[in-house]
Amino acid sequence: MGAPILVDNADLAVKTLGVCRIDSPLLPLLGERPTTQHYIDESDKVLYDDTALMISSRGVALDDLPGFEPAGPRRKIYFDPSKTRVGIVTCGGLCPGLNNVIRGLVLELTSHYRVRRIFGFRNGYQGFIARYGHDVVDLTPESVANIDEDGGTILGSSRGQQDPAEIVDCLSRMNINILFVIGGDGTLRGAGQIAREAETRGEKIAVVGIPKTIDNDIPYIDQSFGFQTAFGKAAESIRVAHAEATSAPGGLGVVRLMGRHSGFIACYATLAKSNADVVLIPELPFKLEGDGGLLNYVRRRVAERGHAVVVVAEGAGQELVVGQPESTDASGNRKLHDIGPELSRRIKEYFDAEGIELNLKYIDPSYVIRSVPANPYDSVYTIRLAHAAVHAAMSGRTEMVVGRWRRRFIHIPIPLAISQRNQVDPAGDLWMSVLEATGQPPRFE
Ligand SMILES: Nc1ncnc2c1ncn2[C@@H]1O[C@H](COP(=O)(O)OP(=O)(O)OP(=O)(O)O)[C@@H](O)[C@H]1O
Ligand SMILES: O=P(O)(O)OC[C@H]1O[C@](O)(CO)[C@@H](O)[C@@H]1O
Repeated sequence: MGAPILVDNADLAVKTLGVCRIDSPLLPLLGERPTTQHYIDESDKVLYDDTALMISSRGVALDDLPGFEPAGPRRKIYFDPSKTRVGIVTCGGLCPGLNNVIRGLVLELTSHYRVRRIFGFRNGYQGFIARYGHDVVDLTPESVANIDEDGGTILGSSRGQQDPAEIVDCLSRMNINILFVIGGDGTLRGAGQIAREAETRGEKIAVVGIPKTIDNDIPYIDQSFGFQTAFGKAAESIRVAHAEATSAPGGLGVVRLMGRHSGFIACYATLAKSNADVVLIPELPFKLEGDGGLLNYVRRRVAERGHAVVVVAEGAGQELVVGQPESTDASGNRKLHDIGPELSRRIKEYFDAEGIELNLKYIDPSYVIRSVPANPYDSVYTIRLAHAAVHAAMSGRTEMVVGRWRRRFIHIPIPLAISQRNQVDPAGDLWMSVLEATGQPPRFE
């Protein structure tokens, strides 16, 4: 274990600094109230910042990151490590790398800062609410040593609203000083409420998020952790679909991939294994019928090449699925209609009506792409996010998440992280690459 690199006395820091909400000039532009406390002084600089050098040498101005401070260890910390009690929780759907983040947080807190008490709250925000009866688990370097080898989360997860006041009651009761929250946009909304509830009560609890989503839809983050692993796994389904399609007369593979509002997984998986003929994403409505419609295009493609592969993201073509009841999940997220089987049915009907032979194989890798262990890239990325999150929390920052944006690890205020959704830009270079790889027209209309 390396020696701690803290250079200032933590007790002194406790007296001079307050828990600091991360500020950004972008917040007022978004109509958010300006953040309040600015106790971080001149000496509060990152101890090292190698990425800054890297970016400079690539000619990108450092002040290209308006309002976001760089992540990293601070000269002064807010919490006294010997007395600090930390909580960790994972919420929402699974994502490759959740265990890596938990492990990274525990190892950094214990080996670098010498924090001794770390608690894992079980099954998402339910873990704070006594009536669910979930145990709180002690997390130690030993207990997390090899958890990165498995997918899922050793802490469990859940959906469904919980009362932030009850969560803060629990944190106070357990004298928790720092809460790390690993989850998607819903989780981060919850984390913001917890941070504000604590602040209202005058409790100095730092709430720091590590954004999680295989959909890659969190703004101000180049790429979310687990995304690369997930699309890599999804690409295997496209390869399988292609093998099936090329091995039968009139072969057609239809692959349905996750992606509620953003088609990044579908685009990247397609580019990783560029043998799909069509990609359909939530960002671009498409027409089935008519000369310019999808059905006619698929028919032509099968006629020309003898086979075709269609990749459809789960949020695409929702308007085409009729007759299924509207519903929401426990967290209030709208449950999507299942476009995959519906699209397959419509294609079959069309080929039947045209009297053309079709061998359609429908493949839905579903949870397979998000429950696998992180690949080496995501393993590196998650540990670096964990380091950044620990440094931020120990320095007293709250209501923020860590992320990597324009190749730098930065602090992002939660209101910004949930202010919008990253989506594929139909006029952008990613979609252009997809069009080049598939050869499909820009729109089916
Ligand atoms: N609008 C909200 N305000 C406060 N808390 C919320 C909100 N939405 C969700 N949460 C809390 O966050 C938890 C997870 O939310 P949700 O199920 O929406 O997953 P998520 O974090 O968005 O991840 P995923 O990307 O997998 O959907 C829920 O248990 C709920 O307590
Ligand atoms: O079945 P669950 O657990 O509700 O999660 C499904 C959703 O989770 C995600 O994987 C991540 O948000 C979505 O793409 C998908 O719609």
